[in-house]
Formats: sequence, structure tokens, C-alpha cells
Amino acid sequence: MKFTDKLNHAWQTNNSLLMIGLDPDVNRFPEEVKNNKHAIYDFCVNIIDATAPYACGFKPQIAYFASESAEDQLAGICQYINKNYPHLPIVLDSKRGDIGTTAEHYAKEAFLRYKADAVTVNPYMGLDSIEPYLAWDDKGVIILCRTSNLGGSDLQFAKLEDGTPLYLYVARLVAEKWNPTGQCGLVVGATFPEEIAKVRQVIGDDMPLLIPGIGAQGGDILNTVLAGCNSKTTGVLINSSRAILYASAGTDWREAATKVASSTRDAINEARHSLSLVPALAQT
Ligand SMILES: O=C(O)c1cc(=O)[nH]c(=O)n1[C@@H]1O[C@H](COP(=O)(O)O)[C@@H](O)[C@H]1O
Repeated sequence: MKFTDKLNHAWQTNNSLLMIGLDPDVNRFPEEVKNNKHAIYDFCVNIIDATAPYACGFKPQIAYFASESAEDQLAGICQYINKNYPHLPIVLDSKRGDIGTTAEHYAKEAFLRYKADAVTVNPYMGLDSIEPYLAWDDKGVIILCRTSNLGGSDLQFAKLEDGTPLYLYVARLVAEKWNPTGQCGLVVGATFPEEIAKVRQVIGDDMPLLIPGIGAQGGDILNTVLAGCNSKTTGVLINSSRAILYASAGTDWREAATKVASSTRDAINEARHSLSLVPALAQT
């Protein structure tokens, strides 16, 4: 199934635009799993079960697994999601970017080894570094555009000769030239809502936006939804990782994760509701 079809289905089925980020930091695990042989796997599958009803997908960040030599646990987690929640897409967050021959292997890593539905990539090396991912024409390729961190401005706000900031140039390039499969998306940070709105304006209705930066990074949910959603009040995967994963370090960690995921999903939906009222208000 194509990534965008699976995503559309997930948005509808769970009535959710919330993506759960899997950034398993062993030092922050609750006591009861910390010393397990497969602690990362155990922690993540519990979080997945606790949050799946409120999610539109899962986004494992590969560095958390690689730094602990836990790639096999990541493969197991992806298998677990695909088996138990086949309607929820997996976005492998690896932010790769390299020459084509190497990128072919990064694409195989994401789509064959981990069986992800989409992957995050860095556009800095240009189209031929992205093409190996596009060759997997059902898979999502989500390209960094205006990232959530402050330092993202160092390059992404640099202006081209005609005054266009680099991040908007990237958005236009992806929308107009780099998306032959129709499966591309862009990463924009919830910490920069004005820029999210400009990106949405440039790319139109169809392209999904992965938006990290609510929760631990303090991005505002209402502003994010108003800026990023399309005319169907969908079009975004709003990611939250730490605020959900580490909602409690006590024995109630699963329930706490459920509670934060559910209330975040609801807050996003409340904001969507206010967005859907805008055209109605405009007509009166
Ligand atoms: O691509 C991402 O997911 C990403 C892009 C970005 O601009 N900012 C950003 O924080 N992220 C990821 O989002 C996760 C952090 O989410 P929080 O813990 O909710 O802040 C990490 O996995 C980051 O790598």
C-alpha cells in the first residue's frame, strides 16, 4: 500500500494526527524494564500498545537504537507494529543524506531491513541523493525543510538572490520537481508556525507535513494545526516523543503515556475543530 494511502487511512481510523516518536533513552526507563535483556524492545512495545489507539503512526529515531547496538530490537519493534497495528505507518527517522550509491543502501535499510513506510532524509546533497529513495515508489520520503531547532535558521533562513529563504526554496523544489511518486513529505518544526503556514501555502493541499516540536520543545498545538493542516483539516503528522515516552518514571508509566497521548490527540482535534469553523464563520 502506498504511504499516503496508509496515512490517510490512519488519520481517519484513529481520528488522529498524532505521531508517537520512539526515542528510547535507557537512562530514562522505568525501573521495571531498565535491566531487562531487551529493555529497549520491552519499553517500546509497551508504549506502542499504550498509545496506538490515539496515534496516526510511529516514528522510531534510529540513533537511539544504533548507539545501544540495538538495531535488532528496532527491527523487532517494526515487525511488532506491522503485525499488530498494520494500519499505522512507520516513519523511520534517520535523516540520511549521501551520494546515490550509498543512499541506495540507506533506502534498503529503511524499507527492506526495517520495513518502514517512510523515511526522513536530508536534502543538502541534492536530487541524486534523494532518487534512490524515490525508486521505492510506494514509500514515503520526508525531506527536512524548516527544522524545529534554533540552529536550523543558520542555513534554512539564508536568502537566495531573489530573497527567497532556503527552506521555502526546498519546499517549492520538492513540490514542483522532486515528487514524481507523489509520496514525498516535508519536515517543519512546530516551533516555527509562521514558516509552517508559508510552506503549506507553497506546497498546496496534498503533501503531508511531519511536524515535531510540540510537547518537550514547547511548540503550540493550536498554532501548529492552524498553520499546517490542509483544507480537509488533515495533512500533518504532529510528532511528540519525550512528553509521551517519559510521562512518568513510576509504576504507572504505561497509563501516563496513554493519558498524554490521548489528551494530545484530543487537543489537536479541538484545534482542527476550530479550523473547520473558520470557513463557516467567514460565510456568516
Ligand atoms: O525529523 C524529526 O523527527 C525531527 C525534526 C526536527 O526538526 N526536530 C526534531 O526534534 N525531530 C525529531 O523529533 C524528536 C524529538 O521530539 P520531542 O521529544 O517531542 O521533542 C527527535 O526524534 C528528533 O530527532
